[in-house]
Amino acid sequence: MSNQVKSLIASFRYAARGVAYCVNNERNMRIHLVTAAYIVVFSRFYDLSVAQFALMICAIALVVAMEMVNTAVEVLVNLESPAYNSLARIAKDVAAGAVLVCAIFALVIGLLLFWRPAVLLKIGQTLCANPVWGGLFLFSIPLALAFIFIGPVRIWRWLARQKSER
Ligand SMILES: Nc1ncnc2c1ncn2[C@@H]1O[C@H](COP(=O)(O)OP(=O)(O)OP(=O)(O)O)[C@@H](O)[C@H]1O
Repeated sequence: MSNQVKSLIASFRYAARGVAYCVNNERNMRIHLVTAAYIVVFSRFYDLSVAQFALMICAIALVVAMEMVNTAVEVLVNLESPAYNSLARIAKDVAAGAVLVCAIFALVIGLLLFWRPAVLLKIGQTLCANPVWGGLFLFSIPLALAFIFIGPVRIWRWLARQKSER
């Protein structure tokens, strides 16, 4: 394999490591991912055009990517200025503000696309009438909460400990 290909593959690996770091260490990132997963699943109940679906995916990607930039700023600030510093505070506040701005715009896009009372009612009726869908939805809630508040690494370690104690 040529050095060019090796370095390309390595750059994807480093980027994937960055994504994994954020998922493992940033609760807000996990909130964005869980919200995005529910939105993508429930978007199937809507008759979205390709453009609307693309807009939804762009809004999700923007929030997730901005959360990652915010994490990078936080890590850099902690590295450079672990003690209190007013410039460090501004850098962190501005980076967090960028996430907030994206999240507010994503929420507006979500409301424009999905605020259809008739469809929301149909989703509720489907979940109540169909035991498989309803059961899956109810089952997903504690899983989603555990993913958000405990995190995949601690869940994985806990599972591994249970296995080794058996
Ligand atoms: N070194 C620092 N100097 C000055 N202010 C800081 C410093 N570190 C943090 N702050 C202030 O505390 C706030 C929270 O910082 P922190 O690093 O805990 O970010 P966070 O938003 O809580 O991170 P996370 O997204 O991981 O929960 C910052 O937005 C900033 O106002």
